Amino acid sequence: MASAGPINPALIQEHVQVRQLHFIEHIDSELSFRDQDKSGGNAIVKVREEQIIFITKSGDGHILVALHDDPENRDRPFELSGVSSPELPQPVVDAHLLRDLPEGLKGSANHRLHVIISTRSGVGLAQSFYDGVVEPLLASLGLKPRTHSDNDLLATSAQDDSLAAADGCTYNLVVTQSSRTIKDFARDLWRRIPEVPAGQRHTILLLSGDGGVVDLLNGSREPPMPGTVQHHHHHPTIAIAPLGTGNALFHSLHKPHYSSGDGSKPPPPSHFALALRTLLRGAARPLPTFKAAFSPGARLITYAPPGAATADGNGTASTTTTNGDSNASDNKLEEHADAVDHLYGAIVASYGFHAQLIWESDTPDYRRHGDKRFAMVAGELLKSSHQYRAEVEVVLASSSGGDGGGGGGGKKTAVLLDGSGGTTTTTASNEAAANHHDDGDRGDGRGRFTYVLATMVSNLEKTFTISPASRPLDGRLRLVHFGGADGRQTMEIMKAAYQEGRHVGMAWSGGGEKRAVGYDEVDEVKITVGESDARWRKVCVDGVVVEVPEGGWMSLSKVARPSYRVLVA
Ligand SMILES: Nc1ncnc2c1ncn2[C@@H]1O[C@H](COP(=O)(O)OP(=O)(O)OP(=O)(O)O)[C@@H](O)[C@H]1O
Repeated sequence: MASAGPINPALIQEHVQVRQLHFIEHIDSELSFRDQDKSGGNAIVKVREEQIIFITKSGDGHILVALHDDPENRDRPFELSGVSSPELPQPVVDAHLLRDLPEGLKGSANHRLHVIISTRSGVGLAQSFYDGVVEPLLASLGLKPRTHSDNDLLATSAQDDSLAAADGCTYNLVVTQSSRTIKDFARDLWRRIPEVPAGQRHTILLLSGDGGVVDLLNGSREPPMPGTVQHHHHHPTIAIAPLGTGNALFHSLHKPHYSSGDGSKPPPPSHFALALRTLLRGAARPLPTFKAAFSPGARLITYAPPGAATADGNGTASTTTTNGDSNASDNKLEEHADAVDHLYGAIVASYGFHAQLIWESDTPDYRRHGDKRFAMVAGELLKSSHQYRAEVEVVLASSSGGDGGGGGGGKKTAVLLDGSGGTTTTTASNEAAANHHDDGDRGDGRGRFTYVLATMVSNLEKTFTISPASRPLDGRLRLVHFGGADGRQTMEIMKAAYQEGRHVGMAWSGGGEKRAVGYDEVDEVKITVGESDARWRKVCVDGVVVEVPEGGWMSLSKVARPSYRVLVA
């Protein structure tokens, strides 16, 4: 396969609308240019620094490529444009100059790029983002799309290779056709990895929300043990373009770049611009991952048109169910329930209010409202303020003092939570909660919980900081938990989470008892559900909903060797 050279200004001119302008001034992060084409020279063009994706040398001057995004503008949500100028302020050039392409975008035989457009993510803007931004950007960097055949989602066949050689550098373009597409892609990828030449790398640019990442994780498998042949193969790298609703992983990974600090730095870029900057200049790091295991009888709940196959590789064939107070009747979608014994996640696993919100808001009618759907359903749920009957056992992180702090080693402590926000019974040491539970009947240990949520990230939405102590890629699992909160109190707690995570430690009195929002760093969690009504037996793993049987459980533990790496700024 031919290899792209350094960045070629002629290609940028060909694929991005580039205007020849003259730099005038740089004030408050705004660059002003004079449009030479206009007689009289009065036309002024402005580019804000936060819109800049990259700058490259062109002759004696530079070309600057910028992104204008306005997702509310349905006709033209994204636009890539360029400015060619003989002069640019040096600090701006220094901050954004791209001297060479990252390995993942060079299109070499040893490094394959896949671009996945998740057509149903968020409010459906992934295709527009590809058409208006990704396609011209990659073309301007010398990369052309090629589509795979139906039975070869990776486009790795010999025929594809010869086609690529004739055509120059290419990437594999995958457009989702169903909820299975990304999982199938991941499964093909992991199946192929032992066969491809050692050293071959894969980068996956994912135009989706968290669901696309979860699909990749669950079509993967844990990498083989050190010392085996496969160990020498590289872990695929995910680059995220946040086209979903919550985009928790993206926002958490990029949180340090959202603050412009004391005003001495330019305002932060939009998350779309940031995603492109990360694609061009980011570094690949292991993506911390957890495993959620479920008791026998657990079923993965999905909604699909009548007759659609939804069976997951883990499970049995789909069965339609009318169990529970479900939202299955919406828009002629049927609820499907596939047996599931485990899922991998990188973001969140929950039981109670959060899982309920995810499940009850995931209908086509609500999805249309983007992230407002959560507030709409929350209002209804808060009216009933159901308290979830469960036994929650955790193994505190060896370093944890109960505040999510870290550092140091030590003895593991297993504790039982009672819904007060504190930890109550010390049940074991140096022993996993998951194992400990099997020791006997602890039915009387059940508490009532409003909210039990374990997470590896700080934010579930850009401004919803559920775990303020979490730092990007710190690999720590933290648990937020409380019980006995009525609708008003739950609302207060959620509002405080939107204020940089001020909910942590909030205290109140409920039913004559002292209550607080508990926050602990944990190594393992086991939630045993004591509800009889199926409506209240939904757990959530990174947006995927699983119904556990009465008395069933979900247990969580960290994965020692994550399957994927992720690009971070
Ligand atoms: N054409 C399609 N038909 C059915 N399902 C699809 C299709 N395309 C994508 N999907 C699925 O839709 C889900 C979209 O989830 P995703 O997380 O990307 O968006 P979201 O739920 O809006 O955002 P977030 O999880 O960040 O809040 C993915 O699991 C994906 O597999």
